[in-house]
Amino acid sequence: MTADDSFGGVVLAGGYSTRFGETDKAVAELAGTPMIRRVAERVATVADDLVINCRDEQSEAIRAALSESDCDPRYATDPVPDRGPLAGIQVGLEAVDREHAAVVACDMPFVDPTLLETLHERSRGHDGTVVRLADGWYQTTQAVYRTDAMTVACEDALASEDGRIVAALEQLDIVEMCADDLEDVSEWTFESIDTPDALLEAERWLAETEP
Ligand SMILES: Nc1nc2c(ncn2[C@@H]2O[C@H](COP(=O)(O)OP(=O)(O)OP(=O)(O)O)[C@@H](O)[C@H]2O)c(=O)[nH]1
Repeated sequence: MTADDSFGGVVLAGGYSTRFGETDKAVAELAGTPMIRRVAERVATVADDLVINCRDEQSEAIRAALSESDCDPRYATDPVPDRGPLAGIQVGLEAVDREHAAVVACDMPFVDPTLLETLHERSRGHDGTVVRLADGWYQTTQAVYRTDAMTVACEDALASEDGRIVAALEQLDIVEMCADDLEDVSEWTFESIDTPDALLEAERWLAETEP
């Protein structure tokens, strides 16, 4: 593997989990394992430089949730909280020491590392690769971006008070992949666990699929 084959990873965890209730979903347990640990460990199987983006007040609980994990991430905390996922992507990517990085939300515990490798592969010579789902939605929080270009695009979008992630993407040379073209990728990869009901459904699914 050459240096160019490696890419970084950012786990986004700075949100307030309002739909989840009182608990921070990042550290909520899914079948006994904190969600952020599931995500971080999956990302770390393919990414070389792992960064957790969160708020200062979350970092103690997140460090505890990852304490028994093999992955040893760095932390990039939001200087200003509650500026949305776009700001989290900017802060996380700024800390990554690789040309490209996978960005994954902490509430996507089934993220498929094979997909991240494919997205990185497609991103060579481009500013990133994003999957477009059948309903037209861009899966921007499970995507690969060129770190410097996306950081600048995030800053520009935030400066113009357009906090949409797609506002940043519009400035960039992004490869679009169609969800139908994804081969050998887990159908649960994009499942995001935003509510307690979604957590229960995911636990049921795990119980059915894991021996
Ligand atoms: N750094 C940072 N990350 C955020 C922010 N808002 C959302 N995120 C992250 O972006 C991803 C998608 O967030 P959402 O699920 O849409 O929002 P959330 O705030 O986590 O949850 P809800 O309050 O229930 O909408 C998650 O990984 C969040 O941690 C923010 O203001 N700052």
